[in-house]
Amino acid sequence: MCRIFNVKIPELSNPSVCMRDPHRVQEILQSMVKAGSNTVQVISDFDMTLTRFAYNGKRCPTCHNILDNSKLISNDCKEELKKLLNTYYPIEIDSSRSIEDKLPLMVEWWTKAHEILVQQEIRKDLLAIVVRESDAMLREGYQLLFDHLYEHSIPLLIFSAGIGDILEEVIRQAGVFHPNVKVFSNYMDFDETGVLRAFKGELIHIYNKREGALLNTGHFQELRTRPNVLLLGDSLGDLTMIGFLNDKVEERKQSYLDSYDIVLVKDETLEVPNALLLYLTGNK
Ligand SMILES: Nc1ccn([C@@H]2O[C@H](COP(=O)(O)O)[C@@H](O)[C@H]2O)c(=O)n1
Repeated sequence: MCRIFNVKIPELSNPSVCMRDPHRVQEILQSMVKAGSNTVQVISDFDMTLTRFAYNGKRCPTCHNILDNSKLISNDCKEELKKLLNTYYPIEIDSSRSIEDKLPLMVEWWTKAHEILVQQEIRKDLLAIVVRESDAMLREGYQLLFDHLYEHSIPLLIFSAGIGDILEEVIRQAGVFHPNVKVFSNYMDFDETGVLRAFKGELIHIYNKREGALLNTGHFQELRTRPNVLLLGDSLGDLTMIGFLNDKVEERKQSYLDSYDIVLVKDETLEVPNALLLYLTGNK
């Protein structure tokens, strides 16, 4: 095993850590340290990456699920949303189907779900309450991740195919929505009385985050001086640095190893990303 892992970042020897090419990971990390933490930015997915996949054997909710399961949704619509989840989530995580095959089905899922949510005339002022009453949980170690990035002026870009208004509320209630955090996601469009009427802009689903990034080129100009990206994701649409492999582990492990530099299998914590961050900022 590479020296850097044993001595500087012992967390990389955790049983949850899998790497196709540890030497390459070592080289990347060393070159990032050499370039300095002022060249680094973190880009992360949200649901099941910054939030937990499960707690005490029970699945934790995504941004969509927080709303789907809330008192803001009628029982009939809850049933419909559940049927959609049971139909499309198995497709999302099916490693035997190609991205090209899955993409139109994912668009169909998001579109149908958003149509149902809009029918519910959800009130903006109730979002904070449903987030507070939900089982949403950020991964263990989130405080260190968010605070350390803020203290070192490292930008954190969250790219999420979830719902931006809910996502922001989760991190606001956790006390970590610092000014260095920027969110790209699906945002709700409320009318002047604060009732949901539509979703704003282009739909963001799990396979078009790259296009979302390109649409925000203005913001990305600022980040051109930070070419070293620590990227955290949980799907093959979130490529390519550290991937959390949460579900259908054995079936999907090889494709994750082929695509991500580091794969964390059934690891509900941010221990490894935090260890890398401390190493990159010279705190280790
Ligand atoms: N109606 C829906 C649509 C999607 N999801 C899940 O949300 C996740 C997307 O959010 P990221 O922050 O991971 O980009 C995705 O993995 C879907 O499983 C949902 O729960 N309901």
